[in-house]
Amino acid sequence: MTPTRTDGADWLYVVGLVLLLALFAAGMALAFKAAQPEVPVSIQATTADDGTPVDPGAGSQALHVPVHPGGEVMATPLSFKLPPSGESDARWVVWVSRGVADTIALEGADWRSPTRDFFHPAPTAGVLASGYVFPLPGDWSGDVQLRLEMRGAMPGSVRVRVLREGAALRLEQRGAVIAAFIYGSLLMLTLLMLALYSAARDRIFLVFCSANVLALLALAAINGHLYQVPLLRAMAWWRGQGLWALGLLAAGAALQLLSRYASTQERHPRVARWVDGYCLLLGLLAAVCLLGWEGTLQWIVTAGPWLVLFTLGCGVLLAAEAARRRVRLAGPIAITLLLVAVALYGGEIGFFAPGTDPIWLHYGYQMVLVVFAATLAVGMVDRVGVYRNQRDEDRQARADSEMRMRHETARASLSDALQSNLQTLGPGDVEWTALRLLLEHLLPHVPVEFAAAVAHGFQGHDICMVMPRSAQAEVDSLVATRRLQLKREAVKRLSLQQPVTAPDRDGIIATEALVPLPIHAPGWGMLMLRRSGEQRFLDEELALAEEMVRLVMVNVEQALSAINLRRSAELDALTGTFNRRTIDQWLQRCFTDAERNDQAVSVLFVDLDHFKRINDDYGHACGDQCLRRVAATLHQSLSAGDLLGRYGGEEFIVILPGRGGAAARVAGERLRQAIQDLRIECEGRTLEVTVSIGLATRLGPDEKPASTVDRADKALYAAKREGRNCVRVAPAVFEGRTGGTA
Ligand SMILES: Nc1nc2c(ncn2[C@@H]2O[C@H](COP(=O)(O)OP(=O)(O)OP(=O)(O)O)[C@@H](O)[C@H]2O)c(=O)[nH]1
Repeated sequence: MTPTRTDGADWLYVVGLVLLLALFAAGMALAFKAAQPEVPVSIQATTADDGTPVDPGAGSQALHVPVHPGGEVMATPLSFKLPPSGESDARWVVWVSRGVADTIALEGADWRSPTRDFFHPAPTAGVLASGYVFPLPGDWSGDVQLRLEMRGAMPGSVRVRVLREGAALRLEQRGAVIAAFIYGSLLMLTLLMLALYSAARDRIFLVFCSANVLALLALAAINGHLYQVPLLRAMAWWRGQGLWALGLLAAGAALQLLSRYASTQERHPRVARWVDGYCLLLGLLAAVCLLGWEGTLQWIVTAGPWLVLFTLGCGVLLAAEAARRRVRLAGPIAITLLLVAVALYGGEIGFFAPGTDPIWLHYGYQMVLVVFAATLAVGMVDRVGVYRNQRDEDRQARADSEMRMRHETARASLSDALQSNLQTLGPGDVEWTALRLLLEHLLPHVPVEFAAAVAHGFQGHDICMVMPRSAQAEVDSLVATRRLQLKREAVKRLSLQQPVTAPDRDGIIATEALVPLPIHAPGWGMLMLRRSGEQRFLDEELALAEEMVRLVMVNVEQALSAINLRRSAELDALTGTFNRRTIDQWLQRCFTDAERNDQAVSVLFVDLDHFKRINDDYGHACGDQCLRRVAATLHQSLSAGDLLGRYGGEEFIVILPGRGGAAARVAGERLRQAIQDLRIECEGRTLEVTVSIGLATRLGPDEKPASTVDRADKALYAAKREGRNCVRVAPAVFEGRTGGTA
């Protein structure tokens, strides 16, 4: 994962880092100020026994004694002058900085100090000691000649001071404070990284932990403190090689960490592979050191410093490259790493003044290393912000996709509901049902206080559908007062949402969304959604509402055109009554129902009298007009549930379900009378027409519709024959076409 800059919090990190550094600087200043050693006695450097020139170094206050590995004891003469006794009661001590030596001791003419071993510190060495303290006999004064005998484990240098016992103690205390600060800081950072790992599960935090632990062990070993810790003191077995092994492992882990921090894998895969290989090499070298072979030490003490320097250089380059890409805090990390190198090797190349405090020289680079680790840790903490952002984005994306899925399901379910419900409905019911389904399917996904689908002239209907029903009165008054505004918005065909205020209350009381219903002008319609408070409708919610509205409109159109199609197939084009095919179907259905319910059913044949004459006298257009008006009049004269169809030409058929006998005859008479009363205006003239009606009632379960129709037809024939403009009822059995009538 590539850490990216999170805007807006830069200053926070800078302030945090400055505070950290200020705290660090203040602590150091206090530590150094509190323990200014007393003015030490001058040391006259002489030449070492093996002829190696001794660095007079410390300007007569400290002595730089090189330590060479090789197994032989190296003796360095020291001479200094103690003031006459009595000036102070405190004893004089020789303080030698804690260089890595197998043995170290002081020897005078008739005096020898106890021998100290770096890897096996004496119980009296003190906690977190930073030097070997050799108390001198109390009665010594004047010129003192001593030999510092050391058997080196590693190359390097020790610094020698002669000072009062109290001053040496303070020097030790200061060293202990600084060492505790270094170990404490590294430990704390390790715990912090463990916590971050358990929170973010990014392995980079584990790498930081390992690098920190290895650095902690390596520094504790370099300072000699590791060999005071139970169990860990077993490391003394490896002596100098163990120390190098820890150092190389820590350097490798730190480089690996920097490589990951700088996202080298993503940016420069080849460099990342090279770093991995180099870190592996450092690990192998560490393993070789731990094998404890003779000669390894000689090799590693020569190559080791260069390897560490090279590793530091690589780290600086990686951090600098990351800084170029503006990875957070990569710049300060590169600088602190550079400072580590300067502090580590500065003493060797004479970078620091000879009189520099030995404690600072010893612990300086370690403190800078802690600052480096802390800076890196702050940079790492920033990664948590990146994770959080990413997690939030993931969560948001998941929520969005879940919402999209829910909306898609709602849309599909509305589509299914519309398709299955609207198909069976007649005109009038379609629009109403569609709007009800719209609200029922929308509201579970768009929480509102109330919703209203207001439609005017929607396929000829005015509808105001409100959910919940309890809000009907409120919506009615709202629509009444805002009719014009709603209509204006509906015409724009654009959804909008707006805050709702009330004259008697402060602030916004609700939020209202208006989604126009695309109804053909002059009709208009609006879906009105209102939720209390200031919570706005989400774009997704409005999109769902728009999509559902569109779906409803499309389905209503389809349902209505399907109805029209169905009707045109069912109805007679001229009169709008059922055509013959449909009326035959109805006839069959009515007979089945009559059979099931044991009810009567009657069939009436209605035929216009002398219609040919109308055609001939007034023309076919008037004839058609007559047929239309007669059909309409018959329709009006029928009761609910009665069926009217055009059987052909000027002949209509009427089915009266549930009626027979006298009731049917009355109905037939009513029809006849209605037509007789009818006046038809056609081309400025008024026409009068009459009809003859033949009536037959189903005789029983055995009679088929065709038989009843046949009997009705014969009854009609009888009516015609008997003078027209009358109703004739068919008897049970006709004797031919000229059979009797009732
Ligand atoms: N204008 C018009 N005339 C039609 C239509 N269908 C049939 N007709 C006419 O209706 C007339 C039926 O004539 P007829 O069968 O002789 O019956 P009628 O003249 O009504 O005499 P009666 O039934 O015996 O009283 C014919 O002239 C047809 O052309 C139609 O759809 N429109």
